Amino acid sequence: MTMTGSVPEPRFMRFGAISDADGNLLDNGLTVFFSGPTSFTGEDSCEFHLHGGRAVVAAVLEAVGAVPGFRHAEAGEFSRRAFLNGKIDLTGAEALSDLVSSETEAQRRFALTNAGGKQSELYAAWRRRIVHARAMIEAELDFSDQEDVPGSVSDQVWADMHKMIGEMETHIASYRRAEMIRDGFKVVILGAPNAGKSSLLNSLARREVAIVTDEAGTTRDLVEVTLDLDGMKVIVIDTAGIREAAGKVETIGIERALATAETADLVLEMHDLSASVRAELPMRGDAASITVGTKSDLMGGGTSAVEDFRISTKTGDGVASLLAEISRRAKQAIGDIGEAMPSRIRHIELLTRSASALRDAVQHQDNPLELRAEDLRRSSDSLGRIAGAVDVEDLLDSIFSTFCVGK
Ligand SMILES: Nc1nc2c(ncn2[C@@H]2O[C@H](COP(=O)(O)OP(=O)(O)OP(=O)(O)O)[C@@H](O)[C@H]2O)c(=O)[nH]1
Ligand SMILES: [K+]
Ligand SMILES: [Mg+2]
Repeated sequence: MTMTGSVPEPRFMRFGAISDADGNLLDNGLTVFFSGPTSFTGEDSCEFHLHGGRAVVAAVLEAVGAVPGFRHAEAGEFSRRAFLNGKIDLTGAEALSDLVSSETEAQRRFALTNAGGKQSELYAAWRRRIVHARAMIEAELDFSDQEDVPGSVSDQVWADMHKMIGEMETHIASYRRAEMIRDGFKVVILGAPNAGKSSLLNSLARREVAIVTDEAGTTRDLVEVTLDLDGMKVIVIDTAGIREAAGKVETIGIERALATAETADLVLEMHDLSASVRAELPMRGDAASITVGTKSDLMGGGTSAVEDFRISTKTGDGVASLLAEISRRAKQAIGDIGEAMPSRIRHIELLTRSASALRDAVQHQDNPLELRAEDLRRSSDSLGRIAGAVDVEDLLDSIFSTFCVGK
């Protein structure tokens, strides 16, 4: 600590000169020292709080770089060390990475739920139940030559494992909701040419993202906008107007429109209220949809009870209530953010493997108990791998390399 004269008292910020090895003053700043094992990584660590100028940071980095053994941290190295030193488990590390990259309120809350240990607590509780079940089954094995083993004990064990499979399936299915929080609730605007689709997209985005003209067939490609709607990431996609007779490029656009609508969380079916006939749309798939009557300003006082919503992007009429409905639907689809949900494909793979081994154990009633106990062991091992409690050495590089440097 020649740079600051001496090592400051742990966990107390100290103001003072920060110099290079030759005693040249680099900056006046704050230094804080964390001694292991009560630091984030579990090791001794030190932070400099400097004036943010690039030259200041560069000079201090150069001075630190001259210290033997010093090197830059790799991506995710602090989290990796924290994991290896038993300070956090893998799901906790992943959640921290998510927290750092969170952009919406929902993403922040979801990351914080998992960082707080909800996910690993759930898996630990499941593992305890399986371990208990195995212990009971193995006890039965040990005493199987005796007469007085209560059969009802093993019945209870298998009933509980059966129940757990259901809990796991529900949890695995909640990954869809985690994806929605991370990647966004997908809303697709669909309708006949000139229905006013691009006008709505621009109105929601509050800027001219898509070209609007009175020419039918203006939009050909998918035009995507990301909104932060009440703290949720919502992706709105404008599409080519659906019609039969169309040119080569437009036909491809229409094909894309219908395909993306199939994967939508919500489809907005747009109908021009000023048109003489209501165009029917060839909807495929079973995505949830609501119908929106457009150009209500051209309708006079007349009412059309057919559509769920009526809007005018010209006067702004009805746009806020449509937005409120989208928000309501997104919120409903995402559900309770405070609930533990899997956040990675890695979790899904291991959970699926665990549930499948558990199913083997429960369903193969004719198998010898030894085999069924072995299935239980496989099941709890897969769960253990999620938190990193069971050998994961080969996984670490791929997990931590996706983290940012400095985390
Ligand atoms: N009066 C009025 N005109 C509108 C409204 N919304 C859109 N228009 C007009 O309707 C025409 C078509 O609007 P667009 O937003 O380009 O329609 P679109 O559905 O994207 O059309 P395509 O991309 O060709 O399929 C334009 O001339 C718009 O100015 C509205 O609320 N009121
Ligand atoms: K148009
Ligand atoms: Mg358009």
